[in-house]
Parts: sequence; structure tokens; C-alpha cells
Amino acid sequence: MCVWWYMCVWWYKAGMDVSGGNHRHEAPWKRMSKEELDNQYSPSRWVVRLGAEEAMRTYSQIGNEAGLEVPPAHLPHFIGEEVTKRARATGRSLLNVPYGDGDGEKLDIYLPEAVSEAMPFLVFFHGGYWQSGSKDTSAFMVNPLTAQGVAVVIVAYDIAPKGTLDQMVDQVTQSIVFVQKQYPGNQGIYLCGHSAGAHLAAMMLLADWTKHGVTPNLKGFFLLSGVYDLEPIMHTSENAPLLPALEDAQRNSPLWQLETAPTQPADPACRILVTVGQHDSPEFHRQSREFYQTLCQGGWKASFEELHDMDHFEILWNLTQEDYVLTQIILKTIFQES
Ligand SMILES: N[C@@H](CC(=O)c1ccccc1NC=O)C(=O)O
Repeated sequence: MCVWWYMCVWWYKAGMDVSGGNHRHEAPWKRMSKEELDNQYSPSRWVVRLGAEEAMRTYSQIGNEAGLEVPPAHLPHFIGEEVTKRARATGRSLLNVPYGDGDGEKLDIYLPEAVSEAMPFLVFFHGGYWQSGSKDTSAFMVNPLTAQGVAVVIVAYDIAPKGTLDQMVDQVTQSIVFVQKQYPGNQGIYLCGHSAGAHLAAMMLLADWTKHGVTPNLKGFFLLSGVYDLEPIMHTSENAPLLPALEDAQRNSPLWQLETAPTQPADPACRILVTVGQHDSPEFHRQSREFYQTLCQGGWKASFEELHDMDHFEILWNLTQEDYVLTQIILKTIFQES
């Protein structure tokens, strides 16, 4: 009887963690095999159109017939390259502006036709599991936003193996400080990130700006198909090298951090939109929902949107379109119409 009792207590405690809650004990990923985790965290395996002829028809406005020759894993960046060329063709961009001393610490600024002191800024962080992607393939939202008077900044950061996750978080912080110092009269800085870039943007909810001598005028976050708990990711073949120890995953997990040490919103009016594509994997859905719920419990002004018939990549690619539901939500949020 005694042995039984000890075993039960041990089993229960083993499921608890220092977050003080025991929902992690039930986290579905803990029951998944390595193969299943690899599957859940490989977004390209969940797409419904990517690489198919229909995708090229849908994206004919972006794409290039040669896209069909490109292997699916490379297609996201390939499409981004075409889009970025178009965004730069307007000629209202400041490219490769340094925000730090490092070679990789550069950003591109895309300006609206009517430049003013008081423009709102959307600052974008690309995805690619912290190992691929570039600012040069990520200018999706530039044209529809600059057309409405929003300046768009696309940030480069040192992806692995050059950069570590901690360094990337630091570079993202610096890039925002740079925008605030360069444009102190801005009408609001809105952070937007896709996938691993949504993770980096979400890490800014925990930033300590006092060390940087300026508090950015952060008014909103648009988090697209992100990952917020890196613990399951450290068990995947693609990301294991980035996260050698559990502490690395926890330190860089906004979900874990907000659960363990809830941070009060500096500006209670700051809006956070957590979105996930309908065709994203169940693990991506779970991460977004849990992050949204944690934000609500912490007193943040958060909202959640599952984007109908979108996969992990389309959720971003469609931002080239002014009438796309997410482009409209972003514009309405920036112009405070909702
Ligand atoms: N090898 C990954 C690639 C990937 O995850 C990805 C590619 C482009 C942009 C974002 C991505 N995911 C997260 O950052 C996959 O299986 O889809």
C-alpha cells in the first residue's frame, strides 16, 4: 500500500513542472513518437496545395511558371523572392540599413507614398525555423500596407548556425529599438512574425527595454502560425541542434515564461492577434490556442483567429492581397477600427 502511494505521488509530481500548473503533464506531444513529432512540426507535410498546379494558379499573380520545378521545401522562399522584387520595384525603399554592428544586422524600410513624421510601422520577422529565410524573400505585406500609409520594416537576423536563439532574440530587440530611435514620432510600432518569426516577435512581450534607453511605442502584435513552447521542438530532428538543453528551450519559450512569471502588459491597450491556418498541424493549433489563452489569463488584449482554408505558408503569402481577411484585420487594428 505504502509503495503504491509513493509511486502515485512520484508519478503525479513527475507530470508537474515548475510552471506551477500540471497541464503540461497532459500535453499531447509527450505521448508522441519522434516520427510523429517530426511530422507535426514539419509544416510542408500539412499543406494542401503547395507544389500542386492549383497553387501556381492561385499564386499566378505572384509566381512564376518555373515554380513547379522548385522542391516544396524551397518553394516558400522562392515565392518570397518574386514578391520582394516587386515590393522593391516601387523605389520607395531604404535597403540594408544597419541596426547594429554585425554584418547580419540589417533591415529594409519600405515607405508609403506620403511619408510623414507620424507614420505607423509594421516590423516583420520571417520564419524558416531559425535556420532559413531572409529579409530578401519576405516582403509580402509591403504593397497593401504602404498603399494605406503604413511603413513596413523587414528585419534580417543571424539564422543558425551563425546565430544562436539567444542572439536572434537580442537582434530582434535591437531592431525594434533602432526603429523607435530613428522614428520617435511614429504612430505605433506593430510587430508581425511568421512561424519561427512569430516566436521571435512573441519573445518581445518579455523584453526589458530599460537596458536600451528607449521604450518602443509597441501597439500590437500579429503572430502568424507561430511556435511559443519550444520544448516539443527540441525533440525534432530539424530543431534539436538549436536547443541543446531544456533550459535553452524554456528560456526561449514565451508560453513557458508567461506561465511561470506572468508579465503585466506595459500598455494595456496593446493588441495581440494569434492566428493559425486551418490546415496547420494539430500541434501548431494547440500551440496557438494555449498561447492565446495564457495571454488572456495574463490580462493581455488578445484575440484568436483560425484562418479558413489556409496552410502554414498561404497564411503569409496572401498578405500580398489587399482583400485578404488578415490584411484587413491588420489594417483595421492599425487604424483602430476594431
Ligand atoms: N522544413 C520545414 C520548413 C519550415 O518549417 C518553414 C519554411 C519557411 C518558413 C517557415 C517555416 N517554418 C517555421 O519557421 C518544413 O518542413 O516545412
